[in-house]
Amino acid sequence: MTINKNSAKWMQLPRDVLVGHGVLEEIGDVCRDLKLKGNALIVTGSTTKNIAGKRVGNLLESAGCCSAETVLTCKATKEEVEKVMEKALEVEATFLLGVGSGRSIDLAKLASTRLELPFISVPTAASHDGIASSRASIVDNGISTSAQAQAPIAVIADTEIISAAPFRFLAAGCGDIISNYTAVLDWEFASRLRNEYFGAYAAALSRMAARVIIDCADSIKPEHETSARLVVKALVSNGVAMSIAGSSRPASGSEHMFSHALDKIAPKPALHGEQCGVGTIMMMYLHGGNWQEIREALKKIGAPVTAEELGIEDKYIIEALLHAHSIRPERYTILGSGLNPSAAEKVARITKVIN
Ligand SMILES: NC(=O)C1=CN([C@@H]2O[C@H](COP(=O)(O)OP(=O)(O)OC[C@H]3O[C@@H](n4cnc5c(N)ncnc54)[C@H](OP(=O)(O)O)[C@@H]3O)[C@@H](O)[C@H]2O)C=CC1
Ligand SMILES: O=C(CO)COP(=O)(O)O
Ligand SMILES: [Zn+2]
Repeated sequence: MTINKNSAKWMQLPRDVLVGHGVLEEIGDVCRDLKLKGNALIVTGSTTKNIAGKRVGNLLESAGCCSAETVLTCKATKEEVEKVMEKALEVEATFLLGVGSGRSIDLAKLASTRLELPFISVPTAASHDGIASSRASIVDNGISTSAQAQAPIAVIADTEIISAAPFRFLAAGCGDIISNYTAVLDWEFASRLRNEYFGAYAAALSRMAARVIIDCADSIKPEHETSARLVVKALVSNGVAMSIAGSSRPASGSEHMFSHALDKIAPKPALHGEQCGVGTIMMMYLHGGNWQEIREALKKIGAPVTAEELGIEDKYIIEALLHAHSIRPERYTILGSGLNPSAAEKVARITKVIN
């Protein structure tokens, strides 16, 4: 019988979280600590395989795992989850690792949940807050879903690797964290208008992470390992907030729906966190809040604040604004039953996302 962990009563958190320079080398110790033995399946991408995937395999084999097999991912879809599950069964995996991007981590997370196997998260970039969360964002039949999953049993975030990644990724991670502000405003809104459960503690934790990133915007710089450490900790904290809430509500609202809509509509979407950052500017305007502060902070960090900087044509921004409310109809936000075309254009122009 499946255990229902999909509620605010059941908070699943990672057990071992390692953040720091060279912590990847400690992966064998983590496995010993967690009594993980047998065959590992490394879920990774074609780029991140060379950045960390192969090294993880070698380290696991020298630490005494029977074997470490690899499966390559290319899309965060239901079909890819099934592909990872098949591979895990074929190699008789006893635990899985997601090594790389948000996509690889989500696929390993959901496949391991369904197979009831432990899972370790090894991010190679601080670009998203799925690093430590108990959620997986998966496209199922063309629909973006936020699936309940297990939290990783361990997170190994090597800041030597993360700070060497293109700075764009770290800036995107900041966008994903700053978006907490509008996500929590939407959550409060849904609580008032729809009597939805609102978790004050998860909301406060989420706001705090966004505040820290905005306050430190001047000091978040490329190749500074201290910047990577700060952002990774905020991303882990966001995962904890989602686990405490029992949903992605503290970290995903109307700005995320705008980003998910862009993923569907734009011919070449930007990074998740970049799109969420731009979405936050516009949704903060709709909430009547200080959207200029959000814009300034993203600009200081070096994250995109316009359609042009996202590399997305204005018309797709408008289209995504018009469709965003229908992405998760069950998730009530400031978008309500949708913007009309003139309101969509107005919000994008006033906030300087398009000109
Ligand atoms: N579960 C959750 O709670 C959350 C999930 N998400 C999801 O995570 C995804 C976004 O993650 P994100 O990582 O931004 O984007 P992607 O998963 O789309 O990965 C973007 C690219 O980054 C590459 N990459 C990763 N690390 C490095 C590096 N060090 N150097 C060079 N390239 C690198 C990846 O390579 P490769 O091809 O090798 O993978 C990939 O091509 C979305 O699917 C989003 O929905 C986001 C937030 C929360
Ligand atoms: O991206 C997330 C939080 O940053 C959560 O994802 P969903 O929008 O899929 O719930
Ligand atoms: Zn996000």
